[in-house]
Amino acid sequence: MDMIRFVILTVSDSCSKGEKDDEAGPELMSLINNHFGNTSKIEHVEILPDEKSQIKDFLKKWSSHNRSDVIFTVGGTGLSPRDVTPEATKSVIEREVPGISLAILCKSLEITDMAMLSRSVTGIRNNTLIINFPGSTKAVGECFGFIKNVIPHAVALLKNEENLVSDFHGRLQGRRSVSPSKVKTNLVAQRSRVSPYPMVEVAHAIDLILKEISATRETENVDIAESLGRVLAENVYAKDPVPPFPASIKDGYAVISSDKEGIRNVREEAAAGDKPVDQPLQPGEVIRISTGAPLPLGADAVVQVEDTDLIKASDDGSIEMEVKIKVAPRPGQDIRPIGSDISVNSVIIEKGALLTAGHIGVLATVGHHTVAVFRKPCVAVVSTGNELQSPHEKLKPGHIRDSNKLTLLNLLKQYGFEASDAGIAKDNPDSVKAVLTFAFDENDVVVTSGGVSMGEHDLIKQVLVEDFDATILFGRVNVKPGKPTTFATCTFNGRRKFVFGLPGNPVSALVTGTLFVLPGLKKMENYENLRPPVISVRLNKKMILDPRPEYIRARLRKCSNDDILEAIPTGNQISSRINSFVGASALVRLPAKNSQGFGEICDEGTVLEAILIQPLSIEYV
Ligand SMILES: Nc1nc2c(c(=O)[nH]1)N[C@H]1C(S)=C(S)[C@@H](COP(=O)(O)OP(=O)(O)OC[C@H]3O[C@@H](n4cnc5c(N)ncnc54)[C@H](O)[C@@H]3O)O[C@H]1N2
Ligand code: MOO
Ligand SMILES: [Mg+2]
Repeated sequence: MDMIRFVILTVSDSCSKGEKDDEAGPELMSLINNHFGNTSKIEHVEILPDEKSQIKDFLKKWSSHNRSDVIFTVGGTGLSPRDVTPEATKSVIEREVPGISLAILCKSLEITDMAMLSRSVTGIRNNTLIINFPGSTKAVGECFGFIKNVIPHAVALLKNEENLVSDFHGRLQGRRSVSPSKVKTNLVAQRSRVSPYPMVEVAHAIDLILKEISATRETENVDIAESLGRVLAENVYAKDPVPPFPASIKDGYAVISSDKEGIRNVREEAAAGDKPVDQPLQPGEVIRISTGAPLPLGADAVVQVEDTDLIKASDDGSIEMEVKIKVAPRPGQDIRPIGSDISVNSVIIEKGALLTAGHIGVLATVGHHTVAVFRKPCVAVVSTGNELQSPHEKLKPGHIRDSNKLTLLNLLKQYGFEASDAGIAKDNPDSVKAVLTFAFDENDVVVTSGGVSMGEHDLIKQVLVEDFDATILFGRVNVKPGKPTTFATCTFNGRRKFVFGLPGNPVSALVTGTLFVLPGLKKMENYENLRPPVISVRLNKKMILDPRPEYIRARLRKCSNDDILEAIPTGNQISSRINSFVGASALVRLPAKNSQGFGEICDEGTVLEAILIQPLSIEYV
């Protein structure tokens, strides 16, 4: 039996601030060590406050990329308003395992009625089991005792790939197991020797995607703190004016402008955050004021400290008594009137905005704690191929590491989309069908890589058509890399699903993910700008043209004597060489060989279109 890797997260405001020692976490650690001995490893322990987003991020991190087998959370399961561990857990798990929480509850109730007040959840994310324990040291000991015997078996089932895609999921959640595929693979000699799919141009392929995918109408309310990168689903109005009171723009003195220049008594101080002074300012008086502080009643201008002299102070220097206003102030000088930044009830952000840090600042300023945004598409990423292994495993002969899954998951993440890892399908129709079935169960979009070209083991299209009655909208694109890129749609359990079948070559997967998947997901989420940012670049090296238009990876450089950025290809551009992306900021589009105005080569200095993939990385020379 493999080593079981545990992670322990103590959730407690007071322990995280160091006001209290964490006893339950270390207790659980020693229980694990005593019970599992050297068949276990504590990968990581951490203490976090009762903050949903922090707990969520932690659970996501430790259940990604095969980092751990079991995560125990300790604490935050009760009824107090700060107890959010179950909510954080529910928001990350892909499947619940209610039996474990139920067992904990039933057995705990035999000890104390108080067990009713723990809302513990258990579930699975990727291949990791996440179990909530209550926070008391005693409860942790009891709960561990109730479930310790099922852990090795649960972990073994989660780790076994074959079970993962067929049997185990079905049994664990009472779902059907997937019936065999209709695709027959034994007649290799009778396979089609030319692709039946017409070759479509890139622009046409994108049009087909955008026509087929409709923008969601489903919305949800999210806390503004979690709204970065979301598309606003309603116009947002200002509830309050900004500033909500006339505010000083400078550090200086609030004055009556008609007093003009001269010597004044300094009455008191008005600092930012102070209650507005209630006694109106009288002629001959000034009030010391700081930037952002409310203007005292009676004052109608602010004079910055630089335009004053100190005339008289208390002996110890702690009180200013008289100052000289050196320059006569204008009425309204250095004051932001009420609503001068944002007037009340005005539309401050329009529906359709893609929320940025600036937008979120605006929402916070006018007092919106939540906003309605469009639902994000649920996306699953699947790899295919018997040769693939997790990058975390030791490489077996004839195998390679599955790089596409992480590449594509992170491409989507980089553009703000949430995607889940739906596993690796073997090159047989039953496995492809099972993996797609589970991916369709919980997702709107499935992005696969591999298995779309002409080989007898390339089964994606056939399984989609024969087992899911899918329509292939295109199955070949006139682009290098990415020729066999496939886009299909089907109905699964009454809902429309979309499949991007990307080619298996690592560069092809990433280029076509950028060209085709991103616009589709943007459309679904109601983005206004669906296409990637395109700029003009000057090729700095002669390139041999391919019969297909080609997207090459290039670094970008700004030369002081040229307005156009220079594009430097990142070495060999073969579609297996994913390192051509290292340092690349753009995909430069080379025209097809012998296309209008071109022969077999593209000369150095030619100005071409490029898609920005890393807008912030440009060299300056
Ligand atoms: N007779 C023809 N053969 C090929 C054609 C063709 O038109 N006629 N097209 C070529 C082109 S272009 C491409 S691109 C590839 C695409 O192949 P598939 O999408 O079927 O992908 P696979 O055959 O499964 O794998 C190709 C290549 O990529 C490696 N791979 C696959 N998945 C991963 C992964 N997750 N991580 C890393 N590497 C992966 C795989 O091992 C193969 O080396 O087909 C050409 N053939
Ligand atoms: O079109 Mo393939 O994607 O050349 O490598
Ligand atoms: Mg293939």
